[in-house]
Amino acid sequence: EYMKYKDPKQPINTRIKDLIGRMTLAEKIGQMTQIERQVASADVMKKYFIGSILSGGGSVPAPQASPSIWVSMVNEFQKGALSTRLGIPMIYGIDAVHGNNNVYNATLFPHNVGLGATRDPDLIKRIGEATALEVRATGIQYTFAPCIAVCRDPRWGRCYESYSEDHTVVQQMTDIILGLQGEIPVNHTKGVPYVAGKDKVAACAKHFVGDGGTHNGINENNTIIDEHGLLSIHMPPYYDSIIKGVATIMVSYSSLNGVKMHANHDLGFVISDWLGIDRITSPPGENYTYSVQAGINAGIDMVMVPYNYTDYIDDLTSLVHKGIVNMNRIDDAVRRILRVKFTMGLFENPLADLSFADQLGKKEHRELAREAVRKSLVLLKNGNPPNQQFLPLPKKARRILVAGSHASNLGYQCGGWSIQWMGSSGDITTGTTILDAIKSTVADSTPVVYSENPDESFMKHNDFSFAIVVVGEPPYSETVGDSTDLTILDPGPDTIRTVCSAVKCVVVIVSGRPVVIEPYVPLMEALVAAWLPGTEGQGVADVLFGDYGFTGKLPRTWFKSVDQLPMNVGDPHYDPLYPFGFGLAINSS
Ligand SMILES: OC[C@@H]1[C@@H](O)[C@H](O)[C@@H](O)c2nc(-c3ccccc3)cn21
Repeated sequence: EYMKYKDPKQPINTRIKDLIGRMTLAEKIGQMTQIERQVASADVMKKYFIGSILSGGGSVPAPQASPSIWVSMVNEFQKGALSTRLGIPMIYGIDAVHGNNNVYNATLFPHNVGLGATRDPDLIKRIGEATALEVRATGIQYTFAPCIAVCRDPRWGRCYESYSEDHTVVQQMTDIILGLQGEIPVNHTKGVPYVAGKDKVAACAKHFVGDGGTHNGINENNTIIDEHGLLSIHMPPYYDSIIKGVATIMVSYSSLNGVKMHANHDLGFVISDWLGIDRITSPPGENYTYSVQAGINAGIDMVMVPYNYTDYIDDLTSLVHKGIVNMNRIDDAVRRILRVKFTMGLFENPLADLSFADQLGKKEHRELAREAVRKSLVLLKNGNPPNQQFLPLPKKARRILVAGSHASNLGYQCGGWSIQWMGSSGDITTGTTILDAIKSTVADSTPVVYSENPDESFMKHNDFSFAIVVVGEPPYSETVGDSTDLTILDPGPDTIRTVCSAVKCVVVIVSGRPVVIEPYVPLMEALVAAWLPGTEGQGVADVLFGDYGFTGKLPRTWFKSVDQLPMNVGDPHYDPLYPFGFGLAINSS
């Protein structure tokens, strides 16, 4: 039987109207429900008309699962959704926030703070394109990215997910949306969601609004700010995202002047964060029915439940029956969700295949990531008086020492949201460590010695031309990353002192944000901020040894002491170690 909503030749509004007119309340509420893959199955999809599934951080079908295992899993769930009365396809979301980072062998790009240092929106767009392909390689059609937080205090555990403390840099970087979702056709209405097709994914601007402005950078805390501050600092990237057709917006856990954003009225479809509505109450979940009522009535369209979906469905159903949640609100939410699904062609292509499998971690993407690493490096010091330049380093030397906790640790250079939710140490996936990059860059005749944390006798009994010391922060995510002291991981400071007092050294900092470095600067010849470069460490060696120049500019103020925080460019009392926008240049040799 012909049904208008199944006809791709029909205008989207006609398809939405026809479909929503056929839907029962249960089918509508199902669309507003997103569950975690661990509680999903084809049967659950069919029985509850579930509209969306997600992988939470680190949630994979199997360790080191191949694209075909991912595709089979996603398709299994999709078949469940398609077997419902109306056959509305589900959409699968994942945090592909620096490449498809939960997936083994994916290209992991530099985290957003490093991309902010590049000041290169075109590069970021290309990263979006590559990321879309690597997400589609796993059969997934939706990513919870970009995070467009404007981090105003580096003590925030998610500051590395923010492109910059300056909203204009963040606004520039929303071009990643055009890469992820596709360029907007000239005839497309601005502000309406747009996703080009099978090689693109729906994106998600997050976390609305003011997530980067919480008190003392405390995660999920309260952003105390006047209207002008909100609209001039935290809101502008949302305008750019919406104009660029972003398909969804995720609400922040944080509060705005005391009001929980998940319960705050006034936007593609709006999705909650994980247990986001539960946290409307203190303690979380204390009154779930109220959480559902407040969240949905505040304009959340889809709830990332993610586990107790029957409670959510039952509560919302009874709230509608009692007239506490109006059916108009339900229809508004479902229309927004259906618009994204129709726009992106999900009804025409609901099932994935392996045609993108070879995109995962492919050479061209790794080369793109390597380019991004090169452009993200910021040179903060180069040589001591009388001002001879220390960098670029010579590829031919008598003997080179590489030291430091972060020199030979792929997990450390990738940071959080890498294979595991909070990242982890060691060989977490395929990639190139900074040590391996150095070894493959120097002349064959030049010996490279690696010692993670050499002692004084080692330094005394060995003769090196110079040393490269790579230190910084361990991986972290969200609240676990909140810090009040912002020190580098021990024994980093000792390694700097021991090595750099014995031989000329360049220190490379691998961190998600500015860290305490001021006391050690006099000890070193040169200082490089590398942020969280991801899998392609070769980009670091490319620039250290002069194959490419230093072009990166600080996307954040580098403080002298944490006692100064919060301190951002434009503040009246601005006394940084290195100011926002700072970066020494070296032309490539
Ligand atoms: O991974 C899905 C979303 C992600 O997109 C958001 O940016 C992030 O705030 C987030 N935190 C959790 C999460 C928090 C606590 C426990 C378990 C999971 C889940 N998520």
